[in-house]
Amino acid sequence: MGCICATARSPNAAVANNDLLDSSKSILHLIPHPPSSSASSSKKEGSFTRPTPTASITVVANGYPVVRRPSTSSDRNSNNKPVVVIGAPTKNPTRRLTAIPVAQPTQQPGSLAGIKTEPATAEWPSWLASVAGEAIKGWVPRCADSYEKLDKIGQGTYSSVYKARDLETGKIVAMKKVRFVNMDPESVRFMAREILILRKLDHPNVMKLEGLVTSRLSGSLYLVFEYMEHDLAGLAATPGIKFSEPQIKCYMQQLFRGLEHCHRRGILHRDIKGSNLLINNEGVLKIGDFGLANFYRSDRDLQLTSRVVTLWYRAPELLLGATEYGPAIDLWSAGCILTELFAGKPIMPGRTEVEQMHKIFKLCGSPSEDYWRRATLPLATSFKPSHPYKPVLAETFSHFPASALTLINKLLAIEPEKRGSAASALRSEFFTTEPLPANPSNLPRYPPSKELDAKLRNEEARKLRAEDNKRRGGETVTRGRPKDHKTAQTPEFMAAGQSKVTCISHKFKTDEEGGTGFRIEPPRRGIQQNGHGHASSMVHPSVANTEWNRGGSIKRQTNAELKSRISQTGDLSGDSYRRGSNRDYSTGNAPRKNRIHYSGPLMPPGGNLEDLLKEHEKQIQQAVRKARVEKSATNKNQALTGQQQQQRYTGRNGR
Ligand SMILES: Nc1ncnc2c1ncn2[C@@H]1O[C@H](COP(=O)(O)OP(=O)(O)OP(=O)(O)O)[C@@H](O)[C@H]1O
Repeated sequence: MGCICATARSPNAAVANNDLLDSSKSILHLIPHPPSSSASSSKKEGSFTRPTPTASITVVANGYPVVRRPSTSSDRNSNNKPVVVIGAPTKNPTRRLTAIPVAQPTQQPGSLAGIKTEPATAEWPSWLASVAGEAIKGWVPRCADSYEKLDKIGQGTYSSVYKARDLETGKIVAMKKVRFVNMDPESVRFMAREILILRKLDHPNVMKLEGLVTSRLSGSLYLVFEYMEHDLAGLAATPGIKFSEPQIKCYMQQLFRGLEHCHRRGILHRDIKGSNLLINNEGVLKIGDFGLANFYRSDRDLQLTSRVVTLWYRAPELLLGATEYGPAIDLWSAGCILTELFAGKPIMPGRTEVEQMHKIFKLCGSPSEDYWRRATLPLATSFKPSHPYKPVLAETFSHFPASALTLINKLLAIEPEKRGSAASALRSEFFTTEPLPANPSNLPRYPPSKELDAKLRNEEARKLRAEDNKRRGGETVTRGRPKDHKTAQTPEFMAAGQSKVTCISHKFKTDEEGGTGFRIEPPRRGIQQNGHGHASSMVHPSVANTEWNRGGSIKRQTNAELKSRISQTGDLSGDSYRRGSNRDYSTGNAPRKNRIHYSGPLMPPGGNLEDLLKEHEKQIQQAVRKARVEKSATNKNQALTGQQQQQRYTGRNGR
């Protein structure tokens, strides 16, 4: 955290009391000086006397002198230890002493909460200012405050999210930590886009960026948001929580209001899904995670990447390779969520892009002949089924309220121009007929529930099941979904539930590698195996195996795909892949060769969807068999004693 809390332990040392500080990487010097002093009046660098309650402290961290407000008795962390805050230098003497929250958005660049500030870039670390100047313009980093990290509440592909307390105000916030490896400019640029977009948005149903904190020491950037107790995926996956119709309407209304605002401001979210819809204890829903969002212009041909949106929520035109698209892609995702909220589980949990496309056609019908004729989408010919599919949404969800079904039919229109807009969705009968949407403040209160909680819960259950199986000498493959999930008995759901497939990843050979098709690699050790066959090295070990949470792992693969593709193909003109460098930001590790996998496009030249699906299923089965063989070989290997292993690897045992 740019504001790093350090506890003064001895006269000459400051030791981190907060694990946001990587104390091993920096030498900190604390310089006491009287409250009225300027930096020049401080004592010799390196000498430190425990501050008196009225002394202010200058901290020099890696050469940056940092001043904070006078120390008071409140400068104590939860262990009642005195807290010293380290951050970037400030030029405004007033701020030095008062620790005004400095990363608030300003009405005009250069002004801050009514106080004129100097141009901000000088306050930012150069790695950020040089690449993300536009994104941080008019802001200064929050550096004279401190935050006490309380809990980890979210784990994304590129970030960890923490619940923290602002020690200045006592306010609880969420801090999204993004770590840049070697300050890689490409990844900083992607983060800058997220910040720029967040700053353009201002709506009660869109997460507001409250501040930025940089860490010169660890190279991390923290995005500070209002703390939200729940996300929709976490709530929906909590056993015993069942949403009422007015509650679903209430959430959906807020989602469309937020989307309408984004689209009106020319921003596509491109990753609408349950875990990105945050809900607070007052029942307010806010759209979060703009990491994949981008600007669009309806009046201009802008080439965007089609490889966005978590697979289960990805619109058909994206699967067909569209590079010119608009708000309709977010409406599709919203349609998936609306249906999911009524059905009690995701409606199209595809394992690969091909399978996703097939699920869409089977449920929503395939496009009309006219659409195929007009379509100039790159994969249109490959994906065109040999016979048309009729939509079966009405039959499948016949038990849904009629007004919900009408809206679902519109949002899940296979042809994007038929989906309407967020504004038209808000005008639909769904929101105007009884029962009316609930008032957010009247919604039930729940204990905090996040996607991460659900993941951990499910991981625990999976471990128990695995142990149980082991005791009984059975296999450890995760299968099916928890029995307590209510399910709509569609063929899709049945098929998904029966899936025995473990972790499969498809590595599409690049042209450089001389491949045109795809091969399937067996699961690697340490990679989460879920019942839906997607996995990647980016998957956090706690990825869940419920239907509700599997989308997360798919997203992780999606992001890995993006990273992989940018390193192979470069960007599409004008568009950017998310934090597109080939690095593992979640761990901070440099990439391992062949670690990143992505699916699709999986169509062999001239293939047709049905043949491809058969072939696809065959290959998945083969991969599962191969994985099992490899796993049992690995297990045997692990059973070897150290000496046997030594012999084996040095070849002295003659094998
Ligand atoms: N303001 C917030 N308040 C509380 N929790 C939050 C907040 N923002 C994010 N989270 C939690 O952290 C999780 C991950 O956040 P976010 O989606 O922004 O990160 P990410 O790295 O983009 O994740 P992903 O790779 O899944 O897209 C969310 O699903 C949510 O549970």
